[in-house]
Amino acid sequence: MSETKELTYSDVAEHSSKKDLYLVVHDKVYNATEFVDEHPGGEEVLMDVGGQDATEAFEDVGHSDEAREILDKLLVGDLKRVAGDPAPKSEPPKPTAGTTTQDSTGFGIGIYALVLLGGALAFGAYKYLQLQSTEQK
Ligand code: HEM
Repeated sequence: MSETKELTYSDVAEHSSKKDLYLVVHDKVYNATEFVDEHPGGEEVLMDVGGQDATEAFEDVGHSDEAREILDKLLVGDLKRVAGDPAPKSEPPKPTAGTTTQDSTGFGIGIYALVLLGGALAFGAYKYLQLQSTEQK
């Protein structure tokens, strides 16, 4: 008689080498050790998720029913989540920084240039008027 084994995430994490490879798919634990060399998608991708939650990676590929049957045969037990474990199949956190970068110095330099230009114009106008008035004499 086989009873359902319960493994925590840290139990699974201990099996992350090619010779001893567990992975989690939909909160169930699978022993992929025997299957690594046979995987049509290559051993590398399985090693990448060894000892971790592979749900997203597995589903992203759109594996066939045959792949799911193989998965069933590799079942070890259920994943028992405890506090502090990574969230199940979590979305990567969205970056919030970097979108509101504003160049505040650009505005400052603009004002500076405007004042200088205004000063230069005023000086030019002053000189022009001075010239006009000396010519009239
Ligand atoms: C123990 C878990 C897994 C099993 C039993 C499994 C099984 C299979 C099987 C039978 C195929 C052939 C196509 C199909 O029937 O869908 C396949 C293809 C593939 N698998 Fe997996 N797979 C597993 C995990 C993964 C993971 C975690 C990834 C990560 C990305 C992955 C990536 C791929 C890719 C990319 C292919 C396509 C290969 C190709 O068409 O050239 N597999 N897998």
